Amino acid sequence: MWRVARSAASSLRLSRRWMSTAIPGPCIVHKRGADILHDPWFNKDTGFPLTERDRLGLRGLLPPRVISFEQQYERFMESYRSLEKNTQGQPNNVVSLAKWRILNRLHDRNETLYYRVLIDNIKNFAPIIYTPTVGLVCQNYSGLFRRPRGMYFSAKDKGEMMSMIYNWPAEQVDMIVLTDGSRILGLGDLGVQGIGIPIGKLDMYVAAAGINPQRILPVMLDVGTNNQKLLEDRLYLGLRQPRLEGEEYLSIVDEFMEAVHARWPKAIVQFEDFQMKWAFETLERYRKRFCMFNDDVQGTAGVALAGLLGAVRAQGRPLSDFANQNIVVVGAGSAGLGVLKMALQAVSRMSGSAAEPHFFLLDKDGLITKERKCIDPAATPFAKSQGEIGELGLSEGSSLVEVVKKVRPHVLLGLSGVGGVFSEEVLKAMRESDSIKPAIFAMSNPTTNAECTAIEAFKHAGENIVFASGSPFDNVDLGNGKIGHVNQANNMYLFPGIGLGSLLAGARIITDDMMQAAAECLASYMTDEEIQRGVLYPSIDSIRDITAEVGASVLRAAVAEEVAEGHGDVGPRDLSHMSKDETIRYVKDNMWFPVYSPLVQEK
Ligand SMILES: NC(=O)c1ccc[n+]([C@@H]2O[C@H](COP(=O)([O-])OP(=O)(O)OC[C@H]3O[C@@H](n4cnc5c(N)ncnc54)[C@H](O)[C@@H]3O)[C@@H](O)[C@H]2O)c1
Ligand SMILES: O=C(O)C[C@H](O)C(=O)O
Ligand SMILES: [Mg+2]
Repeated sequence: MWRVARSAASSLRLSRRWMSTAIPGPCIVHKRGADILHDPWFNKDTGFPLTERDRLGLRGLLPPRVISFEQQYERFMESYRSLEKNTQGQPNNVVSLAKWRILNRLHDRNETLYYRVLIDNIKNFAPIIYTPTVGLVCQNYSGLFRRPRGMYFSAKDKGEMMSMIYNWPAEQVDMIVLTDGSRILGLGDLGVQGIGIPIGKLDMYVAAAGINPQRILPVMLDVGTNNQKLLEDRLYLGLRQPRLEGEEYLSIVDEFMEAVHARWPKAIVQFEDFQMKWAFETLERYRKRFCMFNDDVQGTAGVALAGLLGAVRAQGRPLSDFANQNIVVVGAGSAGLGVLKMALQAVSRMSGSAAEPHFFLLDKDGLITKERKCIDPAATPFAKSQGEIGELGLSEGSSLVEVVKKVRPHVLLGLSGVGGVFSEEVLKAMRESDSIKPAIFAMSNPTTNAECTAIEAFKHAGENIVFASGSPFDNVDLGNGKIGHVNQANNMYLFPGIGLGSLLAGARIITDDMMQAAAECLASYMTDEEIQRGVLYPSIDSIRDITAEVGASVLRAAVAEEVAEGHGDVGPRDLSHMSKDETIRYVKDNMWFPVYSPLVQEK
């Protein structure tokens, strides 16, 4: 199960591998004339062939010359490059927002071209449409707002959601990303402005998993905000009231889930950036009734687990040695606890023995022990007893630096949301780690909230570390021609495959085994040679490859667990007869790729 081998699929430039040579099939459109030009799903701008202009009532509404898709693509990239040139030397935030604006304008106008430039340039554009710039966009959302995207359900819509869901123009929706804006990255409660996160996540679904953009739906559940600054901001676009709590809150989420299920019973709902109490509560409440998962709890756990196993291999040790690792986890929230829970499940699957890694869990009040008053039930299994830590000279609330000095961990993993928590002293203490290749994971987002920067990690903890961060950092020049490799430990490596695999399986629900299969797939994707170079995760350039493999693993796990009901014409029996390679092929063949399809009007 926990094999270490790269499958046949290797990373090539994306568009060439996924570009179908077949003539694209027709696309049905229920409108004509200017309405088509104003609809980004169908608009081709100057790319409409003359015959199509005649058929769709577009003649005269466009300049006469037809510009090819490739020319349009080049023209956009040229304007993007000029923007880069013209903004050189300006503050990072200004440049990033300018880049986001130019991409967003294209998104608003012509989705086919937008997704093509996104797929082909994913490494450059992911940091703009996704983490970290998406955080900045959320912070400034009310000021940046020009056009709505997705749907907004507010506390004022109680009782109306079942009919509101029919306001969405698409007949079919496959993938929904839902937030209530209560914990946006490490930026806290951003209320309605958090809608940027579902939009960015779904852009990754299209780019990485090839989910058809006409079948995605970003959703904001606006139940108020406790962010005083936003409540006082006259431009704030959300409900100006404190957040609903308790049963009132849950009744809104219940109503939304019922409405979605009534209209699109097979749609998958990804919960994203909910504050911890609601992240756990909603996951338990819905996971057996709907096809849903929580990305921060479950997707993050899989990515972190793959990284932890990579760190074992980087030391030249067998995976079974995972049980002997000392791992310090900083942050006992939805993400940190999700990681610990999945890591334990993985150990028992791998070895079947009772041995498990030694986890040391800290939150804002320091080391969590059984002495802690008011301990969160989810953290209880990881709280240390005095007997376990007394010998080390640690106790309830010990500081991070004390813990690192005494434990000499193999791995230091941050999911605290607090920038700079891995201080110089903490990082220097990692030099005394028991590992020959200590691993430092600064997974909090966005960049300013990372526990440390890549440069700080290599400078203070030494050149022999393996390093990963949630937001992208450049590789670090260590001098002497050596490079410190920076991995991006971000749940983007898993959630697109979890969604796609569940969709193509026609999964009734998403099980723990499906999540484990996703993590195992990512963990075994890298070769030993890569791991030895400190490369724990694939390059984002190959995100469609890894997503296809993750998707296939998830699908196969769904079949094995008998929760797969099939998708389209492919029933559960067909799925169960597919070999592993056939499943990967099937997943790849079902990935949408942006090309202009002939539009056929139906009244
Ligand atoms: N890289 C990824 O893929 C990924 C995935 C999910 C979450 N995250 C990031 O992880 C962070 C946390 O997310 P969450 O959902 O767990 O948040 P959360 O609010 O549920 O939990 C935060 C935890 O950090 C603790 N904490 C706060 N200050 C601390 C300090 N100074 N020292 C130690 N612990 C401290 C809190 O007590 C709490 O336990 C966010 O920044 C988020 O962006 C990253
Ligand atoms: O959004 C991300 O980049 C990862 C993660 O879901 C987070 O909340 O930080
Ligand atoms: Mg998130």
